[in-house]
Amino acid sequence: MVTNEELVKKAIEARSNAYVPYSRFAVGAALKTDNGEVFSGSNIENASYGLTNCAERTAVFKAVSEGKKTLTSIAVAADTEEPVSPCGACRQVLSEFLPTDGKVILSNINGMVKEMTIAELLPGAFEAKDLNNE
Ligand SMILES: O=c1ccn([C@H]2C[C@H](O)[C@@H](CO)O2)c(=O)[nH]1
Ligand SMILES: [Zn+2]
Repeated sequence: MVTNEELVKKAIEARSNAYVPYSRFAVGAALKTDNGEVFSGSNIENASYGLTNCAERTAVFKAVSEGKKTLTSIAVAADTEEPVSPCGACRQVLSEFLPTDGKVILSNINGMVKEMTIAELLPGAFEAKDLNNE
């Protein structure tokens, strides 16, 4: 079983692979799937700034593209004074693959940790059931 502490450690480690020549702000993420596997990711920037992929979405897309569609928790880490908080785009993507009580562990490289659920981070998320073709 991977603990929250281990997930935070892996998120911090993942920062070393961040591609951040523009912001110099390295972010790492590490998630756990329902079968206990761990996937990590870092942010990947682009000269066309808006094409940047956040660390959280990198980790999610790695897991889902390997067939692991149900996630249980994700840790995110950066060099911030307070635990780093996922952007709105990542919250929506996380809500697709985490159950409503799925854990998001906000953290920083100094070891501060704040655990929240995805429902707390994104109340009223847009869902598949909101589509009128279901
Ligand atoms: O939770 C966050 C917040 C920001 N970023 C990235 C996007 C960009 O590369 C840099 C600055 O916004 O940090 C993430 O990866 N995750
Ligand atoms: Zn994001």
